Amino acid sequence: MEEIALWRKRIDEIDEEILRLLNERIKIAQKIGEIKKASGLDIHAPEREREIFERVLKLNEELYGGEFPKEALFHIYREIMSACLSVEKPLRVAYLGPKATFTHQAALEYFGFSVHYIPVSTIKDVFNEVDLGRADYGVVPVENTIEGVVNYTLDMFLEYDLKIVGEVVIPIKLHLLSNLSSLEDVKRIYSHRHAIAQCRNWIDKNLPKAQIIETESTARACEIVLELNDAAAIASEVASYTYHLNILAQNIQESANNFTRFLIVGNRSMKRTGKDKTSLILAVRNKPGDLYKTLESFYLYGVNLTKIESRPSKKKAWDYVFFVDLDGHMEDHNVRMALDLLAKENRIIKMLGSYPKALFEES
Ligand SMILES: C=C(O[C@@H]1C=C(C(=O)O)C=C[C@H]1O)C(=O)O
Repeated sequence: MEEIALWRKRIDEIDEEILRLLNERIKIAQKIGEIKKASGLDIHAPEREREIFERVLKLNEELYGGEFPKEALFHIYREIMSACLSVEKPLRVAYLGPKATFTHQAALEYFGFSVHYIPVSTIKDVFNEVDLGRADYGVVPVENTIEGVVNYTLDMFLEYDLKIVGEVVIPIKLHLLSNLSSLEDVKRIYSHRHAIAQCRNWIDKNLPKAQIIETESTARACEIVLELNDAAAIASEVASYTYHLNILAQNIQESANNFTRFLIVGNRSMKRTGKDKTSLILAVRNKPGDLYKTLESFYLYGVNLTKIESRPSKKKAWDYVFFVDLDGHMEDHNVRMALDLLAKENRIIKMLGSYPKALFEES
């Protein structure tokens, strides 16, 4: 027992040291913030944050063999930087709500907790909040590995002149959440029908007698379950701490390949980081070989396309535009050359931006 007391004393000392360093760090961030303000620079610097994440995760591996878990380290640094940024400038971030959805989770992963969040009820409202300057950034889903593309999000880029400033890829993990502490007491399960469908096998195996009730969202299921003492909800991890519910069973979804990609939209351009992506909208005329000619520009300069998606232009019947994602930043030489050629031929409708690739691209 005495040995524990000694080690705990050592942990107390370490915590004092961590606290001292955190306070020193936030003061320096404040100074940097003042310099940025005075020189008219953007206060929020996601490219710098990316550099820090990569450096810290690498050092943790190289110096300490990854003793401290990578995911935990990511979250700790996410919060440290979120807090440091908040003393420089409080950010306002609109996202497709309600609270505790996967879009909320994506927003937290990108901005941390020290941000003013504005949950809104439609994707259009997210774009609107940013467009009107009521939010600095917006977070929207753009594609899921099982359900496909969120067309509505793509269409919003035709309507609004916002830029893509970042992306987040989140594994869709579903959990059984409840006030209860034991599975046997669960008589009813509430959730959105997609979530129920994805967990059907687990339910049949583990709670075959439970009554299943559909709700309009996984967040709503949590609200209902909060008031009950015989029920559980299927929802995200963020929902568990938003609603203070116990996780009775983890990762009960079927597919291990269920990921959703979210976009961070804003009004600014991002610097080159060396691991970037560029998105744009192209016009392809309705005549033989035109798509081929467009793609040839990328081929000529060795630009790798990661996605190409067609959408009705909404200007004329059967007239389409193409949403293209490519590897690289628009300031990279080969990307610049390909884009210049496309611009010369009048094929670019809109540049949506170059931005750092998702930190954990798990698709
Ligand atoms: C301190 C800065 O401001 C913000 C906070 C950061 C941090 O806590 O390290 C990093 C980037 C910025 O979003 C900076 O620009 O360096």
